[in-house]
Amino acid sequence: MNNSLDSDHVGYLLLAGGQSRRMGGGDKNLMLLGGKPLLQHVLDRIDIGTAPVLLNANGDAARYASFDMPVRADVVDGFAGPLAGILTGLEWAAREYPEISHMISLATDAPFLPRDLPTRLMAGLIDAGADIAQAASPDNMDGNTRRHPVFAIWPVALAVDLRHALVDQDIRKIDDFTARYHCAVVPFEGMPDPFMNLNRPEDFAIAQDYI
Ligand SMILES: Nc1nc2c(ncn2[C@@H]2O[C@H](COP(=O)(O)OP(=O)(O)OP(=O)(O)O)[C@@H](O)[C@H]2O)c(=O)[nH]1
Repeated sequence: MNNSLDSDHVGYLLLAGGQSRRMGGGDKNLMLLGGKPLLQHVLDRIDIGTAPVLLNANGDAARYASFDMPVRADVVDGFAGPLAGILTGLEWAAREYPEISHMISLATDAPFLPRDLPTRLMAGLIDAGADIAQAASPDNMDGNTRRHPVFAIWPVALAVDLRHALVDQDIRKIDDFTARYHCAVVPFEGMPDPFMNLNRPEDFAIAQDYI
């Protein structure tokens, strides 16, 4: 539980470690939407400023050289899912930036992110006295709120528990891990859904209409 948090103690984790299977493989975050890589759309939406930032991606880091930021592959083998990326980011922050208490995770296939995502995640965390805060938005189909657990703020200190959950307990789903903690949900709205992520080639055509 936290009583205060300011942006000087927050870093960013860009999750690009997946296999993009529905896209047919490769790096979907380097695919162009409106002439710009998806990853750049995310960077243009979120004001990272001078905060520490890590790009979590597997394979040859050189393909991200033009983004000029540190790149780290998953610290556990076998494409264990987004939690492996989260662990990579938390352990990196603990080692490289001891002053950082929290990391904000962002998937890199969502080009319409709310610009106030970081400030509202921080506020949601503090207001609720929670361990973790996750973004949510209304489901297009039924209007119910849907959480987006890869867009979240995480305490760096959770790294120890997360490594245990991933390595010793075979936990793979984010929800199975976060259910153990007080997790606040921060609602966002927008058209298109600000968390619309591009998974299939046809999603690019849909997203094109909104840029
Ligand atoms: N580090 C890491 N990140 C992952 C892994 N699998 C998925 N992710 C990330 O988690 C977020 C959500 O991923 P998904 O949409 O489930 O997977 P994806 O690789 O993007 O796409 P699909 O393979 O088509 O499911 C994205 O930011 C992915 O990069 C993994 O094994 N390791």
